[in-house]
Amino acid sequence: MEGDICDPDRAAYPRIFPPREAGESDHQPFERCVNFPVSVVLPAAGTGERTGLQTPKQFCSFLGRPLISYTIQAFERVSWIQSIVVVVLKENMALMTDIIQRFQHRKVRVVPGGSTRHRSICSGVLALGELEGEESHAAVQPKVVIIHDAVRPFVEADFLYKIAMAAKEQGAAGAIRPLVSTVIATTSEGYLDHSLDRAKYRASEMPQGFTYDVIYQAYQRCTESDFDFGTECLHLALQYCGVSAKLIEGPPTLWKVTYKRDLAAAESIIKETLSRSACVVTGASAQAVTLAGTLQKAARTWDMELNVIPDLKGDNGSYLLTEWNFILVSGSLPCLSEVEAILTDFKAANRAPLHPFVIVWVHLSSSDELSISRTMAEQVAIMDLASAAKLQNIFLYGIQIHQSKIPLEVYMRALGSLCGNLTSLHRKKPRNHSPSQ
Ligand SMILES: Nc1ccn([C@@H]2O[C@H](COP(=O)(O)OP(=O)(O)OP(=O)(O)O)[C@@H](O)[C@H]2O)c(=O)n1
Ligand SMILES: O=C(CO)[C@H](O)[C@H](O)COP(=O)(O)O
Repeated sequence: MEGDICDPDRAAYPRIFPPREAGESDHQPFERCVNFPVSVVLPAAGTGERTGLQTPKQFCSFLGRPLISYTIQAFERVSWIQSIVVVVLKENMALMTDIIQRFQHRKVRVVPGGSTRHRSICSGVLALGELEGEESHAAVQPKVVIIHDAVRPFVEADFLYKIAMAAKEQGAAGAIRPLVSTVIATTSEGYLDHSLDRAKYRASEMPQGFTYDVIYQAYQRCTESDFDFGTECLHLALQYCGVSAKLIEGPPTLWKVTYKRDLAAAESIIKETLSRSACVVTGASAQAVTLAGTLQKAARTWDMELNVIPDLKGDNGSYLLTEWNFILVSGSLPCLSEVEAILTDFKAANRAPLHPFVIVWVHLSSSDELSISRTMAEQVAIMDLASAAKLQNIFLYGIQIHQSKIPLEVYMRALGSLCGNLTSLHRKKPRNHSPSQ
């Protein structure tokens, strides 16, 4: 078995994981790793005719960020993926390069695509073969290539792991979903010819994985007609390399943005996801730890997941890659420096500003006079900090709680409504959109 848990034992992804095993802590993020080189090809050279929009769907923006960037990020977060090739139309090379710079994507390069999806994927696969000579310091020729449509932004690390492992073992692997409608064949006059037994058929989705040799050979051997009219890479592997792909049922979120309404559905999913979790940073204060623990229990009833950590150092820094909402709880001593430190950690994480981050600073203050005058000075300072943070797409809010006057349950209620309100910044009113599949 060449898959493994990443080192350090459980490092990176709090919400992208296989189900927790018995005895595993609620707050222990972990990621399964493969120990062979894996690269990704993202075909993004289509024109998106079916959306009816001028802009190809992969370049349509949600919350100021193009769809392709969300998809890249889903792969970039996976530590065991060594490189990503994005294939775009020649005329969009500059646009794509700009997106990569603007959203600070790493491990990515852009190559020109072709007139059909197969031609574009083939360009990406060939480009991976060239990596070795050109950028040997950065990547070696992959053992496994994962192919994923750029317009399927919701792929998770655990599913990629399954595809990569199955591709390595079998030569090819692909995602499938149950059919939602029966498939029928029509006569040329538009009458029913026959229908297929739905129980026997599946929809082929993405991602798909191949050993490099299989996908390379499949494209070397296939015909011009395959390049022009084919829609299925797994079929090429079977027909030209004799490799029968392992099929793995994937989650419904693998659906492909195809029509205009899918863009709206994708946007809703992104906003909904952002709203549902937050990371509570407690610092060293015992009061803060107690408050965070109580808050965490209460959050379950608000359908929100709260991870509680002491700081964002070391392994905890990985939360900066996965969370959008941070609640910084501090004790009764003035601690503006903690807020400054968290802002510095954000900068150091160099994370692409996908959406505004929300940081809520909760300060437990005592009600003596000295504390009150300090508090006023802090209010001015925090407003200055918040103005500066806003320029980096970070919304910083402060809340002070005079703890001697108010019982803990009241803090909880105040914090609960604050979290609810602030995280809704990511979320517009739910719309009635459903994906096209
Ligand atoms: N010549 C092409 C055609 C498609 N694709 C990519 O293949 C993926 C899936 O294809 P599809 O949904 O059909 O996208 P479009 O071809 O853009 O859409 P349409 O068929 O509506 O024009 C998309 O990421 C698309 O950009 C590609 O890289 N090169
Ligand atoms: O489902 C797929 C793999 O089998 C592909 O994503 C699909 O073929 C590409 O989209 P389209 O056929 O709409 O161009």
